[in-house]
Amino acid sequence: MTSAPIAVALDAPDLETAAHWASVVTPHVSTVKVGLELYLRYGPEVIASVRGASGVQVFLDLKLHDIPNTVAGAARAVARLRPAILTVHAAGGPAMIRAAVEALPDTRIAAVTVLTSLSAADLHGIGLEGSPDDAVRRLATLAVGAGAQALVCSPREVAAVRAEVGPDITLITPGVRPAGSATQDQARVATPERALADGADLLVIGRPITGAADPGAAAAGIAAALRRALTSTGRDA
Ligand SMILES: O=c1ccn([C@@H]2O[C@H](COP(=O)(O)O)[C@@H](O)[C@H]2O)c(=O)[nH]1
Repeated sequence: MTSAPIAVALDAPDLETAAHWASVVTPHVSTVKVGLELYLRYGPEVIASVRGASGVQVFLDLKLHDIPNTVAGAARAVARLRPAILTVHAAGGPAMIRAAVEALPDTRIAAVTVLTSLSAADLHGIGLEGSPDDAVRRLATLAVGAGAQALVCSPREVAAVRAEVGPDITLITPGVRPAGSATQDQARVATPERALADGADLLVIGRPITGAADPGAAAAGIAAALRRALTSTGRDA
């Protein structure tokens, strides 16, 4: 049985908890995601702890955003950790994205378009006119033109982004909530089944799994629902 295209966000307060979550979800999911909370607290050692013996794919979600030279240096600094995916902010511009891509040829550079926590009103508040959909598509096109092999967007925009960038770019969607789950600080959300049907390749799911009484069972349940959805649409399960 292949593991489900889910990256579990290991946003844990300590290394033991993160390693425990990783060990119980890795039988069911393809990827674990290390973000700022864990990486800034523990540094590079966190990667080996969550990768464990399973060799699960590690997604390093550092959302780099700086001048091109600094981002290239930061990307080179994590090369020895062999992340499968590293994030940068698309708003850093094409030269910055290209610098990351060239610095880390063996890692998929994923450009974050518009954070899934931002609503249309939030975008207006920071001076970005137009809908989130427009901003996401604009940044997606820019990032792919600069060499990004993957994009991060919400499941609400994933169909439009897929239509814009074609089949070869990996589309990653946080803001995924099983039906009936709390949205918490996420503004643009959809269910796992919807995200997949609309063209997402990898679903980022954190608290609906890690906040469950049994994170392993929660991951297994969402993975099984996704497999059913994939089978019913004739995609690989
Ligand atoms: O636009 C973005 C980019 C990254 N994230 C990250 O994904 C997870 C989501 O966790 P949940 O608990 O499922 O909300 C988290 O690590 C974020 O840093 C995002 O949410 N939105």
